[in-house]
Amino acid sequence: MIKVGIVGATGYAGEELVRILMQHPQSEIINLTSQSYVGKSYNEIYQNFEGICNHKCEEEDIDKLSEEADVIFLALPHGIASKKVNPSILNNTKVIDLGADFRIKDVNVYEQWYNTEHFSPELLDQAVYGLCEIKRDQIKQSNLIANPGCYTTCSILSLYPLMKENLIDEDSIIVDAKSGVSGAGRALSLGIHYIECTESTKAYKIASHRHTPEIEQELSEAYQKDIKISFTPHLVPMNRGILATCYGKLKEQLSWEDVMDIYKKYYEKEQFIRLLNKGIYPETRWVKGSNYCDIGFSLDERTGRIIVIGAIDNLVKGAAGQAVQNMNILFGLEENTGLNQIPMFP
Ligand SMILES: NC(=O)C1=CN([C@@H]2O[C@H](COP(=O)(O)OP(=O)(O)OC[C@H]3O[C@@H](n4cnc5c(N)ncnc54)[C@H](OP(=O)(O)O)[C@@H]3O)[C@@H](O)[C@H]2O)C=CC1
Ligand SMILES: CC(=O)N[C@@H](CCC(=O)OP(=O)(O)O)C(=O)O
Repeated sequence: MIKVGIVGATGYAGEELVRILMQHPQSEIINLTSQSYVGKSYNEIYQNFEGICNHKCEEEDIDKLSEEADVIFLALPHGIASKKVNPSILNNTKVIDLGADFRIKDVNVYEQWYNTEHFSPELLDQAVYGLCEIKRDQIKQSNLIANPGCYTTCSILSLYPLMKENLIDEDSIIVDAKSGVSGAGRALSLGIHYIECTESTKAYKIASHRHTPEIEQELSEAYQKDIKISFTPHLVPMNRGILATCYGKLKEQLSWEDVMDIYKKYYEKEQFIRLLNKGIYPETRWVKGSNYCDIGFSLDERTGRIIVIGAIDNLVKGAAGQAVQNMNILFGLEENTGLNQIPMFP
């Protein structure tokens, strides 16, 4: 059994990790940490775990935990992991960070977009960006995984084949994305109070969202040239889900079937990516609770643009599910171990 510790287990991403790992046949949760709920049973915080998980939440001691756990998941607000992770922890165990601290390779870009100091820039080189379908060979070699963000997972997977094949004009990319409210986490904040966000949809952090440099970093690597994108996130009054609608101008005329062949080249064997048939487009409700990323596209002959749409569950493929997929890769398990949840509907 893989001994697992979860630091920040009481947030939404942490809860989803517990839900998935409790059903994972090869994992044993040995430690759940919290800041506000030390001493409380997990099922008292999240009653869905009544009779299933009564671990007591502990005060975090990551150095001690690293001596006992085979892998530690960090599900903390950004800016904390870079203070906690150090070479001695990484000598003892593997770390999968669900936050942003080790995703951006250029520390200046991180500090500028996150408006905070990075406390362990020397570890950035050894961290691997854990987008499983694209980086699995590097993930296998690493002991520090930067689990991608939710908007970014959906946007990068949707555009990656086109960028890799150099098919889009690099100045033309627009990602217009929507998120459910759980994307904002469990901590209280005015914008996510029921009355403030229900029955309304809004764009936010326009031309300034922190996932912009993360998407640019990974698409630039695929394209082998620095690109810039316009990225606009929206808050939608639903619990879970990301829908990313991505636009780009095609460099050459292609048929729908040509484009599908390109997507199949990269994703046909990927069990968590579902390429949808012509005329069928992703919806968040069809991936809810699962680790799937659904992708569909259309060609607009009038404008020469391709429009690719991706959908994921922000808490699963966008966070905990992908983190467990990374754990499976790190430990040489089948990638879908513990991750075969069928999307829940309604
Ligand atoms: N929500 C989502 O859809 C996604 C989230 N992520 C990332 O995952 C991470 C966690 O997000 P999420 O679960 O939504 O956030 P939450 O706010 O729901 O949870 C945060 C967790 O961190 C703990 N925590 C908060 N501050 C501190 C601190 N100063 N020291 C130690 N522990 C602390 C909280 O403990 P306590 O409850 O005891 O206060 C809680 O367990 C973030 O980096 C987020 O960006 C990534 C992709 C998607
Ligand atoms: C709806 C909502 O507020 N979403 C969050 C998503 C960020 C997130 O989850 O952070 P990661 O970088 O770790 O993915 C936001 O826009 O800040």
